[in-house]
Amino acid sequence: MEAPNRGRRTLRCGNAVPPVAQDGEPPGPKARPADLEPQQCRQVKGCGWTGGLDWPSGVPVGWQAFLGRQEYSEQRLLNSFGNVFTFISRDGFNKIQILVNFLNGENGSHYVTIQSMVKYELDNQLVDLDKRGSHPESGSRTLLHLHRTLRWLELFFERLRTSTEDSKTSVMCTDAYIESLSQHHPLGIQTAVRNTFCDLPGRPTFFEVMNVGGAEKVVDMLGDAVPMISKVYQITEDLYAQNNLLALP
Ligand SMILES: CCCCCCCCCCCCC/C=C/[C@@H](O)[C@H](COP(=O)(O)O)NC(=O)CCCCCCCCCCCCCCC
Repeated sequence: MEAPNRGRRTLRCGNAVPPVAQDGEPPGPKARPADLEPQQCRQVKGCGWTGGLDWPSGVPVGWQAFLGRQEYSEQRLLNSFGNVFTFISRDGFNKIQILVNFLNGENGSHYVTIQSMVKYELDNQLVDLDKRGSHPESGSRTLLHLHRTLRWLELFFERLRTSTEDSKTSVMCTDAYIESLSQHHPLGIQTAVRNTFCDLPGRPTFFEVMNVGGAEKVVDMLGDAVPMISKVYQITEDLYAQNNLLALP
């Protein structure tokens, strides 16, 4: 679908030279997917990321892998790009935490798959369907926001995978955002997010922070990741479409 604001690209950064990249090393501790505990790696591998359906045991952990686990003060991939990313990672963490809390709560057994979660919440009128009401943080709504972000990630990773040495991460990131998530954000958030992308380090530093290896290895990893992300995205998209949940308030 074409983004409604495609013509408005005034904040697009052609040249992302962030303060963090000046000495070739972003400040702060690095958060690396490679640093996951073995158990977390197994969870990520054995969960929705490979097309399975038991997302809560894996998807939140998968997101934590990108965000750098739960602790704000600990390593965080996003914050290794600079503190301006805190507002993004905090929202992501909050949403993951909502889902984890459901999973660990007294009705946790209903939250073991996305299908059972959606069914349980709909059957028990636990979702605000038309306007915000008494269930502003339902699991279904919370996952929808992460799901939309996953589409951004898929588009961004695909751009990164096919990028060249002189490609700008900020431009790739912004283009992916315009094509996906921005359509669901009010203008104020769009402006803040797009400004934040201007602070992303250049491609070499970005690859380094990913800690996968050289550029070839990064491209290989992205080649594996993108189809998995697409698959997970499609499973959720279909489920939400079947249940008319794609436009939850
Ligand atoms: C390359 C790293 C750049 C990170 C870019 C993240 C892109 C997503 C931008 C999200 C903007 C978040 C701003 C807040 C939005 C909220 O208004 C909005 C609605 O929330 P509410 O109605 O419940 O209050 N929330 C959302 O749309 C959900 C946002 C979820 C953010 C999760 C961020 C995860 C980022 C993962 C990065 C992985 C990078 C991997 C690189 C190797």
